[in-house]
Amino acid sequence: MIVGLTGGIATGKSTVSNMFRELGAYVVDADVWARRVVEPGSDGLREVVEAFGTRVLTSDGALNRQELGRIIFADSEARLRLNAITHPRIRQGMRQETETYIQAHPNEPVIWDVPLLFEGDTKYLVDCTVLVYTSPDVQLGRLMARDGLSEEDARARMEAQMPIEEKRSLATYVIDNSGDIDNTREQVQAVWTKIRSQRTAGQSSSF
Ligand SMILES: CC(C)(COP(=O)(O)OP(=O)(O)OC[C@H]1O[C@@H](n2cnc3c(N)ncnc32)[C@H](O)[C@@H]1O)[C@@H](O)C(=O)NCCC(=O)NCCS
Ligand SMILES: Nc1ncnc2c1ncn2[C@@H]1O[C@H](COP(=O)(O)OP(=O)(O)OP(=O)(O)O)[C@@H](O)[C@H]1O
Repeated sequence: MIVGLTGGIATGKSTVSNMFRELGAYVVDADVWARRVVEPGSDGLREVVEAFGTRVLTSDGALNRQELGRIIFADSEARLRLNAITHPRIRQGMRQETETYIQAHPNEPVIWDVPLLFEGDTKYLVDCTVLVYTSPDVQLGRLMARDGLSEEDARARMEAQMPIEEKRSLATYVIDNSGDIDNTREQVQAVWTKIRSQRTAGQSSSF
């Protein structure tokens, strides 16, 4: 069984995915694969440089993430170009990692932590979805505080994604992370219990 875990930028997906890990869940992290597929020497990085030029490289030949972020969060066409290069590679990496895990643990659920789950095709590969929700105001405040962004830049990043309220209407389970961490941990525990009971009820995986 594959569980898609998603949220909006800075709603607390990493915080919640660490809580699932603490409960023993195996988490396949799209952000980790997003970094792997553009490592120095990779085809992914070569294609990114072909598309955006050497301005997106640091002096030692790695991806300049800050510069690429500046470009793609201000320009939806550039964002689509980057997604077309990275997303198929990220998905491929996640599938490989999942296959390896499932071979050794055929009866365990796997959590796919994917920021853009509802925006892209990955939603078709999961059996149910968990959304980490905060109100847009809390989201904006946490994003500005965590990344040191101006309100304008933070809003541009939020607007590069499906609105959180729309994601909320699509999710199987919602974890409201607007309150304190202990409150969120209790919700994570409750969702994990439900997921595991579904698994024992024999739901099959579409992976
Ligand atoms: C643009 C990049 C270089 C900026 O790197 P940076 O280290 O500043 O941010 P990081 O990767 O930690 O992403 C932070 C958050 O931004 C949001 N985000 C990232 N990429 C995108 C995108 N293409 N569209 C919308 N939101 C995005 C996600 O919520 C993500 O969790 C990087 O995000 C990237 O390579 N993005 C393309 C791959 C991708 O889509 N990753 C996210 C989903 S798999
Ligand atoms: N319940 C909470 N109360 C207060 N602050 C929180 C809470 N949950 C998360 N945060 C803080 O909010 C910020 C965003 O959380 P986190 O990094 O987990 O979000 P994310 O959804 O993984 O972000 P991204 O989409 O950018 O990867 C962090 O600074 C985190 O410490």
